[in-house]
Amino acid sequence: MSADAAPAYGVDSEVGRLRSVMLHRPGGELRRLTPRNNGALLFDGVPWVERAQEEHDRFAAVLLEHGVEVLYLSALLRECLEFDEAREAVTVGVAADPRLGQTLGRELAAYLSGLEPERLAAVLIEGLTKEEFGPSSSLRHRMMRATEFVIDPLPNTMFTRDSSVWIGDAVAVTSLAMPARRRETTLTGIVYHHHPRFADVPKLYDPSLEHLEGGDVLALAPGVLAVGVGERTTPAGVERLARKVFERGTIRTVLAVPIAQRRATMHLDTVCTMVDRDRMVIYAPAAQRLESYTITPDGDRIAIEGPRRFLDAAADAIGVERIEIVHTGERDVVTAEREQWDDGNNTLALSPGVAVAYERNTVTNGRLERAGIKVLTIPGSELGSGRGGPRCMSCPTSRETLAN
Ligand SMILES: NC(=[NH2+])NCCC[C@H](N)C(=O)O
Repeated sequence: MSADAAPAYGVDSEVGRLRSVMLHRPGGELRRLTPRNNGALLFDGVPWVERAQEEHDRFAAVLLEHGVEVLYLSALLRECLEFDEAREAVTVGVAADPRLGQTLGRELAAYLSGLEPERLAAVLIEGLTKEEFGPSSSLRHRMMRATEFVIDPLPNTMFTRDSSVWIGDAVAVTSLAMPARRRETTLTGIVYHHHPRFADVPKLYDPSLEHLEGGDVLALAPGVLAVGVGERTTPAGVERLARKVFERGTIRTVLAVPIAQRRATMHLDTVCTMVDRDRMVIYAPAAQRLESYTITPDGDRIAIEGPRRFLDAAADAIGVERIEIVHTGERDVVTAEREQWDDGNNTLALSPGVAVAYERNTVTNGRLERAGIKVLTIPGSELGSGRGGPRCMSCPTSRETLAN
């Protein structure tokens, strides 16, 4: 397919020229973080919200300066909430939370149906406390503290990478593993199912299926996916996804890559990302250690080979002699570990050889530059406390195809 004939939406690589991306500018949901709840809400600190927003605006500005269309999840959501069907779906979904009980659930549904789309979208992301909600005749409400949440906030919404992922011409609304994030897919689900912009896009997956998060899914090359298996994506999730993409015919090889079930390596994209057609930035110890299983279609079944060294299996699947790697310091293990933690490997490519990275990871960025990669740096001192970099904070909806 030539670049001109490429579909308006769709993603067949990590590096084809980025045309359109979905972001979420962090807002009031970050103001809900306190030293008591930040751990459960998957933040390593309590970010300064205004500064986080400035950093995020800088990220968006770099994308816009490079001709990328920036879509905001909250704006798309608000547009969907103009439609009764979408409003009904979110209201019923939120109010059905068994922790609320019948009475509060019913009252909450009535409260939400009275909100304007803009306020409703905000409440769905920022959450709602007992005192914001107002009076209720339920026991549940009576026994809550004033600052307790009737609707939990979703501070990880800014990591749009995880709650949906485009594979070829289709989009997968994923199945998030951590309780603090699960409701995010009701928002991306609404957007992809109700927004006129995405009406004709085939849907690949849904949140009721086995756990699978977008941060684990790397489009190594047209036809080839690598999927991390660890804290967030299960072997069953990879298997389900593999069958679906084989059925659609967009993917011929899926590499399942076990990663340590640790916070530092929660997704495959915290360990490695593509910065060029056959070049990857990778945490040095992982380059040695990572292995993968190669999954290919076999009639209506799947064939599984391996495990073998991930980088070798990836080169074979892509059809190159080897994958060039830029790593985060081979000898300086302390710096490597620090920069991996600060998302030095979590870059977002805008085109082959051009990538957005956090400025703080000076050693890794220097290595990338020496390797000829153009590094566009953004600040991330506050954003980083959520443990996610430029790749985590973006969901490409359209890239120029590399398949020609
Ligand atoms: N694709 C990624 N690496 N996303 C990072 C998500 C970070 C988020 N705080 C979480 O723990 O889920």
